[in-house]
Amino acid sequence: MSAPAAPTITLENLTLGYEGRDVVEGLDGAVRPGELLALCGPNGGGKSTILKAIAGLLKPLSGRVRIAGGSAGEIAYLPQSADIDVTFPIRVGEFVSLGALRRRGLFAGSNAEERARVAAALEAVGLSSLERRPLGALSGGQLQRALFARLIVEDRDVILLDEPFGAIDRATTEHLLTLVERWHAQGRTVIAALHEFDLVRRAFPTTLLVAGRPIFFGDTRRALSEENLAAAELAARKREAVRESRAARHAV
Ligand SMILES: Nc1ncnc2c1ncn2[C@@H]1O[C@H](COP(=O)(O)OP(=O)(O)OP(=O)(O)O)[C@@H](O)[C@H]1O
Repeated sequence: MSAPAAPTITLENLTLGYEGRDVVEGLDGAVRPGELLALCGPNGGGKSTILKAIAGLLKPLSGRVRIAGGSAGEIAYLPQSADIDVTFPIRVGEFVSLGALRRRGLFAGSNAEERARVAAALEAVGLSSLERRPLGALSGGQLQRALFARLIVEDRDVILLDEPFGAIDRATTEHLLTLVERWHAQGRTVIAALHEFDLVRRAFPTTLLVAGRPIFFGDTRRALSEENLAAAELAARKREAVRESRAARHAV
């Protein structure tokens, strides 16, 4: 693997949304190179939206995401597994090797070094024996392992994970968490949207708690205090009430 040189990611007075309507506003702050950051908050609070904006997949309504220094722009993004099309006819090993394609481009070709990289990635996630199985025939936990193997092959300095441990068992979660910790130890920046507060408290030093607006950005223990979690719930309920009353006004 290359020596990581992660960039600094700065959120500057950022408002994000869809079709002109904001879903998360007033985001400010910097994610330092090598940070291990959790995005937490109620459903609909804006976690996935923030990841999409950092990945460059969603244009801000206002403000900006600045990615500067290091290998700026070299970002790996793992969407929620519900957004991944597993009907595409491809074997597990081929799917994992797509990580190289994303990194090196379509015509780079596959050489012995790349094949060894894929084999090592499959080994690291415990999927070596399933290399030739069709992707669509994997269980949810196995698919998540395959996605992590693809990230290993992709070898980026910034890795964005959207609910990487949703609907997978404890053993798989612990296994994949060791990979996240390894990426962190290698100096990569990892930002993950997560609902498992115990896991976040244990493994993620910093947290952005978000509920349509930032509630707290900093030390995880302080971010996930009872007071901040209650503030996040309240902010989410208020936003929901505003949305419902807007919808009711439109209906009349
Ligand atoms: N493509 C879209 N078009 C319109 N609205 C969207 C779109 N994607 C998300 N939203 C809305 O934006 C808001 C924030 O969604 P987002 O998925 O970022 O929240 P989240 O914090 O990741 O939620 P969850 O914990 O449920 O995954 C929600 O109200 C959602 O309905």
